[in-house]
Amino acid sequence: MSEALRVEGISKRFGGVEALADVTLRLGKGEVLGLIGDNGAGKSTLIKIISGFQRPDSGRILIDGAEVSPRSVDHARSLGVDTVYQDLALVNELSVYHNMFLNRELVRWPLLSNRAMRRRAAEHLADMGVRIPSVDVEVAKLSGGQRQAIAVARSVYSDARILLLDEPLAAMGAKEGTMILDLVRDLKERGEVSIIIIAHNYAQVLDVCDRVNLLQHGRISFDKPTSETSLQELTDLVVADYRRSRGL
Ligand SMILES: Nc1ncnc2c1ncn2[C@@H]1O[C@H](COP(=O)(O)OP(=O)(O)OP(=O)(O)O)[C@@H](O)[C@H]1O
Repeated sequence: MSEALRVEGISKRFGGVEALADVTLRLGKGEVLGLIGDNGAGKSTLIKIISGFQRPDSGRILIDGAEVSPRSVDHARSLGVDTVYQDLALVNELSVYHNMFLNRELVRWPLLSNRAMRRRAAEHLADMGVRIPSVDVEVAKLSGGQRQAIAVARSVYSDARILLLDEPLAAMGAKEGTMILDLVRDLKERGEVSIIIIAHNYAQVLDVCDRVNLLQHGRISFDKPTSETSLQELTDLVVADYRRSRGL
């Protein structure tokens, strides 16, 4: 499988804390990669570096085989990398369709009227199977799962080729979580986007991801196709590490 993204030998320190130590990770085209690990393992730091929010101390990032140095979130976005964080960066007081174009309309759609934005937003959400009452509704009135789905849909709409989802399923009910997982499955089937998902629910990771990487203390310690591992193996690895690091 050709590579959409490769990070090579990425290291990052925060004072005395070694958040990432020589991390190498690859993401195939159209692949969904689950990134798991204990609290503080370095998952968010890695995502922030790929998304241009933080700079690594050393290492390289390659997109489609070409080296890039994301300087900012906007720069990373222009390289086709978009990130959906837990806090989503949606504006609750605005309608769904306004949010769909937020921070993006000036770049891609300089001449779109409100009516055209509404229509395109509605078409795109329907096309992606995102079910909401109407694109005119304020985002504040939607459920957490619906908001998450809109944030993902917005990223895909903005031409993202690499999508980074930082704990998209955290604090979500079963129904809402299913909606996001369905959306990811749908994207996978289309094969247009490559996705990294940070998740704490290993059953969901095994369900939706092609491959899983485990980050432990700033290092990738495990990399397997999900078809070759199991809930038991992943749980055992994390529990063993927890015990080791606490001298149990
Ligand atoms: N801006 C920062 N300043 C100082 N230390 C930081 C900063 N960001 C992260 N760290 C530290 O780097 C390490 C990795 O943090 P990171 O947030 O990447 O972990 P994580 O795996 O995402 O954890 P969680 O699952 O709890 O979100 C932690 O020890 C954290 O305290």
